[in-house]
Amino acid sequence: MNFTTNEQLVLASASPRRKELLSMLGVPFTIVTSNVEETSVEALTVEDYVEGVALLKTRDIAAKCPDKCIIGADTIVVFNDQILHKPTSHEEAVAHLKQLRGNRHMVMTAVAIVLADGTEHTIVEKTSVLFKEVSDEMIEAYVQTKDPFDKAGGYGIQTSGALLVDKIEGDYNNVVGLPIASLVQKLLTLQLLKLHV
Ligand SMILES: Cc1cn([C@H]2C[C@H](O)[C@@H](COP(=O)(O)OP(=O)(O)OP(=O)(O)O)O2)c(=O)[nH]c1=O
Repeated sequence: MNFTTNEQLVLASASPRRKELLSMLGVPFTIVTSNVEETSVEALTVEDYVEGVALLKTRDIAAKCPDKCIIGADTIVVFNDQILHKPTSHEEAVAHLKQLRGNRHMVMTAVAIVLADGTEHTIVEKTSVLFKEVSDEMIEAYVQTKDPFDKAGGYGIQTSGALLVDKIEGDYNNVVGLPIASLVQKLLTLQLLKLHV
């Protein structure tokens, strides 16, 4: 598919997965990364939290890049109303994965778009993921690969973390970090993107 844009698009993300997914559109964009403190966001619901973090990252870059259209995102894993953040130790990664095994959890990605005129738009997309009843040994072996440490919930569905997953309901790319299909719909609606046929 062939898209064009008149905007100067900026992806406010250090995630190589988000870069790859946005590249699918074939329109030019630059990357400027934010170092905001994600834990500073206070919210009553997990949806408000993830949206708040995505807005925080995106506003941070919007303040540094005037006259551009900034896109930022945040992904969280939610199990039993608790957010399982990126694990900071081997033990925490194992504990996350033991909680998730045999159970269903929700992956939520919020995308924030801040336009050159300061207008803000957000999307919150949810994908339900069911984990297999995997063994302690399998969890241990997976954590030893170090793959969990830069990922919400401590696994990557796009890497060998896929071996822990039974099935999903919803957008796969949302789990990887960017619900590209919903983002395209939003950008088309906002006329920030044009489809050429
Ligand atoms: C559940 C899951 C998460 N993830 C990733 C997506 C996100 O990159 C990451 C969650 O952390 P985020 O804070 O959303 O993103 P990030 O720190 O990687 O990048 P930035 O803030 O600069 O945009 O977890 C996967 O890659 N695969 C998965 O299966």
